[in-house]
Amino acid sequence: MDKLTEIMAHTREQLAPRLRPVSEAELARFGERPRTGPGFIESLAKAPGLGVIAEIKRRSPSAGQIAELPDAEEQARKYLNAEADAISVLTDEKYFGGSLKDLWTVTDFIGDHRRSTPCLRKDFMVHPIQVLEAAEAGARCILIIVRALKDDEIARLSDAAGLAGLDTLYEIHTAPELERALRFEPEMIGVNNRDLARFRTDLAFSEELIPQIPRDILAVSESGIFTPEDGMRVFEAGAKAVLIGEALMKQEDPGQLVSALHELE
Ligand SMILES: O=C(O)c1ccccc1NCC(=O)[C@H](O)[C@H](O)COP(=O)(O)O
Repeated sequence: MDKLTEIMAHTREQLAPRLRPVSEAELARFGERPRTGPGFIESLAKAPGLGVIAEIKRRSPSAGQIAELPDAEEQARKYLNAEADAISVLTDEKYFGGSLKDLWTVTDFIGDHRRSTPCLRKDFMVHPIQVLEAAEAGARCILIIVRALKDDEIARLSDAAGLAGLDTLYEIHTAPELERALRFEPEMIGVNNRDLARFRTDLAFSEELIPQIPRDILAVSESGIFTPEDGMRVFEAGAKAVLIGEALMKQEDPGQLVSALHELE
């Protein structure tokens, strides 16, 4: 079994005890709520140069331990100081050391500091209950990993996100996945440079696929970005934003890399 299949099976198992039907009304309660600050896509679209989604990532299956982080607030503070355009919070516990509590901590911290940086609930979404949890915790976006889901599951998650007023990051890694994603009329597509089944990471995936994404869809390049030069490669391919975990987690001051990416032209 490859790693992504293993993670998806674990996610479904973990989810089983809290699975229940989620009504449209429950989701719409969040969609109808007035919100302060820009939405997730909006924040990336208005960023100078390359927008930055800064990820809170303690560990990963490919990198192992990345950072000791007793409290997600500490990293959220660094990312707000760095002027990141959005924050991604990994909420999977077993493989990434995150939790839904981290997401609550980060969104509360942002609100307490009168900031409006939007957050992504980064998890292996399979059921609308996870979308509801994301909205309750104050996220503005969810992730849909196209290769991990059947079409009807994607449609159900995407409808739930729409009702809850959340943006969706459709993640792809190959041309056939891009073709599938386009059927759901996405406003944002992320090309993951990491093959989640085998862990090979190569920015060439963004260079090949981002030019094939229609220009009216915001293109994000995800994974394996460590330097402004890496940013330049994907910017030249047409990316409007990058999603960075490991490189920013390992820096005392993530602001230097964020500024360099904002300055690209
Ligand atoms: O990062 C992994 O090892 C991984 C393994 C299996 C499924 C997902 C995985 N990562 C999720 C991500 O997409 C990355 O955390 C994100 O793009 C940031 O990547 P990086 O900047 O390389 O930390």
